[in-house]
Amino acid sequence: MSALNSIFSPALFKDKNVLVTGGGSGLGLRAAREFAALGATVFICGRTQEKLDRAVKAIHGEGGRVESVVCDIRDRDAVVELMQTVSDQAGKLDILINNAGGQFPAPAETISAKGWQAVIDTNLTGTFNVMQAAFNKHFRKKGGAVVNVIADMWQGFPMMAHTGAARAAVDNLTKTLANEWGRHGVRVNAVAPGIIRTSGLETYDPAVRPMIEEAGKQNQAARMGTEAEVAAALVFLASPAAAYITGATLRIDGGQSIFHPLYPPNGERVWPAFDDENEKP
Ligand SMILES: CCC/C=C/C(=O)SCCNC(=O)CCNC(=O)[C@H](O)C(C)(C)COP(=O)([O-])OP(=O)([O-])OC[C@H]1O[C@@H](n2cnc3c(N)ncnc32)[C@H](O)[C@@H]1OP(=O)([O-])[O-]
Ligand SMILES: NC(=O)C1=CN([C@@H]2O[C@H](COP(=O)(O)OP(=O)(O)OC[C@H]3O[C@@H](n4cnc5c(N)ncnc54)[C@H](OP(=O)(O)O)[C@@H]3O)[C@@H](O)[C@H]2O)C=CC1
Repeated sequence: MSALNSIFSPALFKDKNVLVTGGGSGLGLRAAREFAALGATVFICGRTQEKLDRAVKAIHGEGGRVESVVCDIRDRDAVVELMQTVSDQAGKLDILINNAGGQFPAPAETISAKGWQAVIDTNLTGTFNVMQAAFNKHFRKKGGAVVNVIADMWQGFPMMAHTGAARAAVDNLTKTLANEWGRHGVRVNAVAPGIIRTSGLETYDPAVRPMIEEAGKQNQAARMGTEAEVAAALVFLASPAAAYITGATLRIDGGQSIFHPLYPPNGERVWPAFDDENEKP
């Protein structure tokens, strides 16, 4: 199980059960592969059976243990059933990666009521549904770790008003539940990816993709992030190495969210020019 060249110990999640929502594709699939490679039994869920089937095949092909469950996280009853399935098949849940989500780019004034609701229901209510059901069924008695996947919305989220609002809400929810559930041994953290090259980006209208490609370079690394870079952060926050971290949101964005006009990401400083020799300490 070294196909992923992980820096983590190969048995890090031995005897642990992990649920990755939206684990059938993109970041979720990469995280599911990573946890499986590190010894966990992984459950993945999503709305599309075929996507899940392909993911299961891939993880089995790498020697991992994985089960899939079709579930729309917006459906509270289905989410409660999902937790029951995990209980029936594995007895307990140790780690929840709340990754399922998405949106469509649109100027705020054009977002329909249905479109707004769909994005809020998915990214805010759906994420809450899964956390609440996981806590009530599994984490309340034995503790656990939750990592929510949000987004870089620290400077607002132009063209994504719905998801920006929902993700900011989940950032806050992360802190609230870290407080409420800490005494039950539950840690709740989040990661905020910048622009990551995933299959999810390919679902966007081809007309907006060049803008996303360009925006993806506007950070100190001058490139989009990778699925592996986000998965590594998810693994870290879920692991005992992060035992003293809760209520935190880790930004994985090459510095995109700390943009400063004096040092723009393209390297052309507004600050009076110093040559590199003079800048050396
Ligand atoms: C910068 C990049 C950073 C982030 C990157 C990523 O996250 S990559 C990850 C990216 N991965 C993903 O985002 C994947 C997951 N995303 C999704 O599944 C959908 O975007 C969803 C979240 C809206 C869920 O929708 P659903 O299952 O309920 O499906 P539905 O199709 O029935 O839509 C409901 C309503 O929404 C509206 N509407 C929808 N599309 C558009 C549009 N293009 N235009 C305008 N409006 C749109 C419309 O009103 C529609 O109702 P209508 O008028 O048709 O009766
Ligand atoms: N790629 C990027 O640049 C960034 C991504 N993100 C977020 O990271 C997460 C993963 O995205 P990414 O891998 O890029 O894209 P994907 O579209 O590949 O992943 C989204 C996953 O969520 C599942 N999903 C969507 N809605 C639901 C639902 N209602 N119930 C259950 N599952 C659902 C999808 O499966 P199915 O359609 O079968 O249900 C899919 O597997 C998302 O929350 C995304 O918004 C955040 C910041 C940047």
